[in-house]
Order: sequence, then structure tokens, then C-alpha cells
Amino acid sequence: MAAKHSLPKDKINFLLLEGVHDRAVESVRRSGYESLRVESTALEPGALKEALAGVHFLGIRSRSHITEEILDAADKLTAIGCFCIGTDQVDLDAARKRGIPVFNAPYANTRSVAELVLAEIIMLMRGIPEKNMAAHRGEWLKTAAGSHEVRGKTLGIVGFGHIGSQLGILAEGMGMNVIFHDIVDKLPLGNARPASSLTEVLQQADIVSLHVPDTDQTRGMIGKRELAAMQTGSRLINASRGKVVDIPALAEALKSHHLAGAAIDVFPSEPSGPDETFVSELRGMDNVLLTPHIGGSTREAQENIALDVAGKLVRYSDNGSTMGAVNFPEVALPDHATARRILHIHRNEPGVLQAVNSVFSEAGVNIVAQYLQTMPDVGYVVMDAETGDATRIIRGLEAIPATIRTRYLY
Ligand SMILES: NC(=O)C1=CN([C@@H]2O[C@H](COP(=O)(O)OP(=O)(O)OC[C@H]3O[C@@H](n4cnc5c(N)ncnc54)[C@H](O)[C@@H]3O)[C@@H](O)[C@H]2O)C=CC1
Ligand SMILES: O=C(O)C(=O)COP(=O)(O)O
Repeated sequence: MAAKHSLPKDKINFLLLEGVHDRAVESVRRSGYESLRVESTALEPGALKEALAGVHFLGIRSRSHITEEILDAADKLTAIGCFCIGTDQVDLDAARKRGIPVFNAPYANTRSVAELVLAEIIMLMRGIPEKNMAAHRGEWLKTAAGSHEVRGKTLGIVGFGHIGSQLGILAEGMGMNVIFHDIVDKLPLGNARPASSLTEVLQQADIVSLHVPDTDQTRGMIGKRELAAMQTGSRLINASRGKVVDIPALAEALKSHHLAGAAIDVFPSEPSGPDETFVSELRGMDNVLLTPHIGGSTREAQENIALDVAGKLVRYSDNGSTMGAVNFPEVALPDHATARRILHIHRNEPGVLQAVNSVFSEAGVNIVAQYLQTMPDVGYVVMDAETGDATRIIRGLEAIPATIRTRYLY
């Protein structure tokens, strides 16, 4: 086949933002991709649009907002890697409709978040944030008032997914009782007990920890009413997403001492890098432990994330596999050592497969293997084909009205 529509590796451009770990850079380079730009922070929308010109593979963390407008400006964008767990920062539907799979690292920082929260549980139950602040001011708050062992206390977990369930196991190891609320039926690991509702968790727990994703349902899920439902003197931890908690309502609950303390790692609005000022109503409150969204920021997690997500981007580029994509039909593909591989992403409309197959039969090219997965709006079909005129096939596929994009791998 003529290689006219395929792209040699030195013409494939990677842009990695937000200080993605060096292991990602090494992994991409080791796979033969040398055209790589790396930035230590997120870019503001204008700069991001400019930076994306000609970029095929984009790597981000939680601070880069990839909106429809940004996607429209990204003329060559082929795939996005979120070097983190959350993918709410990307307009996933808009990306899929443009034929762009989005990958993440679903497990690589789970443990780091669970460990941080575990530490915060003890810190909050002992009133350490305010004692620490007082000591910095020269005060000596040596008192047992309001200080508790965690043994025998109840931890309420909202969102019993990977992080929530890992935390539950660790907390049980410290002798805590664990209750949880999730919208999906979950295996109650260890002695954890599912509660009948969010309210039951809030009412029964000595300390509540949030581990839900950012969705329409979870945004603002902990507001004035939910905070009022929590026990007087209880504590709240949020290391999930900033918009899950109504911060002014939380500040009020802390000021009135209805809540005894909070540890907050994520905020509705976060600085894009170290040069931007962090603004929050919670600043200056002694009983609040504030951390700069570092739940997943350990060397171990960042290295694992780097290898996981860089590997997924490279695999999609080299082989077309979309396994692990969070917004896209998942196709697992074997290597294509002997055959040529053609990828076709299309709107999922009647007759598309027939049109695709006709392009091959009219060109007299035999399809050796064909792989197809669909979502309601988008289909992804991969053909391994015997030698033939690649240019004719690609042009034929591009002429199908439902085509979103085609790629040719050799
Ligand atoms: N602070 C940090 O640095 C980090 C924060 N995160 C955040 O933590 C979140 C959770 O991570 P994982 O546990 O890996 O995700 P996961 O997807 O394994 O678990 C989330 C759980 O929340 C449940 N859920 C969804 N909507 C709910 C609702 N309305 N009410 C109750 N439960 C609901 C889901 O059914 C699921 O079981 C991520 O989406 C991310 O936003 C993740 C890693 C690091
Ligand atoms: O993994 C996640 O979802 C996180 O929130 C971690 O985000 P980060 O990579 O530290 O910007």
C-alpha cells in the first residue's frame, strides 16, 4: 500500500501540560515519538488554543479545561490523556463527536488519596489543625477537649468506588466502623455497611469523607441542608472535586462550630499554577486543613500514572487500541505485523458499515480482520487489509457522509 495518508512518527506531535511526570516523556520518546513539548503548568484558554495547533496527542491533569471551543481550535487532535483519575475537565461528549478518545489512569493514585485522607481523619479527630495554628502564634492549646481516638468511631464514606472502598479498608484497620452511600450497589468490603441514604450517612458518622466524581448529580450535593444533617461536632473531608461542597455553607457550619473541623483538598476554583493566588472563604480558619489538590500528588502515583496514560496514548497511536478510553467505543486490537490497518471513526448511522465494506470491495482489497465497537452516537471500526491502494481506500472512506475521521497505520 502507498503510505500517502499515514503519518511518520516524527510528524506526530505530543503536548504534555501541568508537570506530567518525566516517566511519561521517557515512555513517549522510547516509543519513537520525538516531537514533544512539555509545560509545567496549565495554559489559559488563549495560550492553550495556540499551543494546540498541529498537536496530535495532548496530556493534561485536572487543571486544563478542554471545552468544545478548545477542541474546535485543535485541528489535528487525535487523543487526549488525562494523567489523573478525574476526566470532568474534558467535554467528553464533544471529544467523542470529533473522533477523539480520552484516556485516564483509573487506579494509579487511588492509594495516595486514601492514605492522605486516613491521615486527615486522625488530624481532624484530634483537632490538630487549630492546635498547630495556635502553636505557630505562640499559644499552647494543651487540652483533651474535643480530641478523640478514631477507634470505635464511625466513618461515613460518600462514593464507595476505588478510593472510597480502599479508604474503608484502611479505616477499619484503625478500628473504625465504616458506613457508606453510593448510587450503585457496591460490594461492602470488610465490615463496611451500606447506608439506606446519604442522610443516614451524614446523621450517623463522626467524620464524613467524599469520594464521588464531579457530575450534574454531585455538584453541590453537600450544601446547607446536608451540613445541618451532620452531627454537631462532626468533621468533613473533601478530596474529590471542589464543586461537590457548597463552600460558603461549609464556612458557616465551621464558624458556628456545628462542624468541629474540615480537611479540603479540592476547590470550586483552583489556581492554574504556583504564581496564582489561592482564594477561598476557608482561608484563615484555624479548624480547617487546606491542601492544594495534592491527594494524588505522590512520586509513586505520578510515576505510575505517567506510564499508564503515556502507554495508552502510544498504543492508540501505534496500534489503534482504545481500551481504557472513558468516552469512546473500546476496541482491543492485536498487533498488525503483516496486514495494513485502517481506522474509521463515524457517526453511528444506518448503512455505514456497508459503505465502508464497499470501499474495500470496489478497490479489490481483501479485509483480513475487522473489529467494531459502537456507542449510540459514534462507531469505531478497524480493518486489517491485504495490500492495495491505500490512497483510494482512504479517499473512499473520507467520502462516506458519516465519516468523522480515518487513520491509516502501517
Ligand atoms: N484530590 C485528588 O488529588 C484526587 C481526586 N480524585 C477524585 O476522586 C473521585 C473518585 O475517584 P475514584 O474512587 O477512583 O472513582 P470511582 O469511579 O471508582 O468511584 C466513585 C464512586 O462514586 C459513586 N457515585 C457517583 N455519583 C454518586 C452520587 N451522586 N452519590 C453517591 N455516590 C456516587 C460511583 O458510583 C462510584 O462508586 C474522582 O472522580 C476524582 O474526582 C481522584 C484522584 C485524586
Ligand atoms: O486524579 C485526579 O482526579 C486528581 O484530582 C488528581 O489531579 P492532579 O493530577 O493532581 O491535577
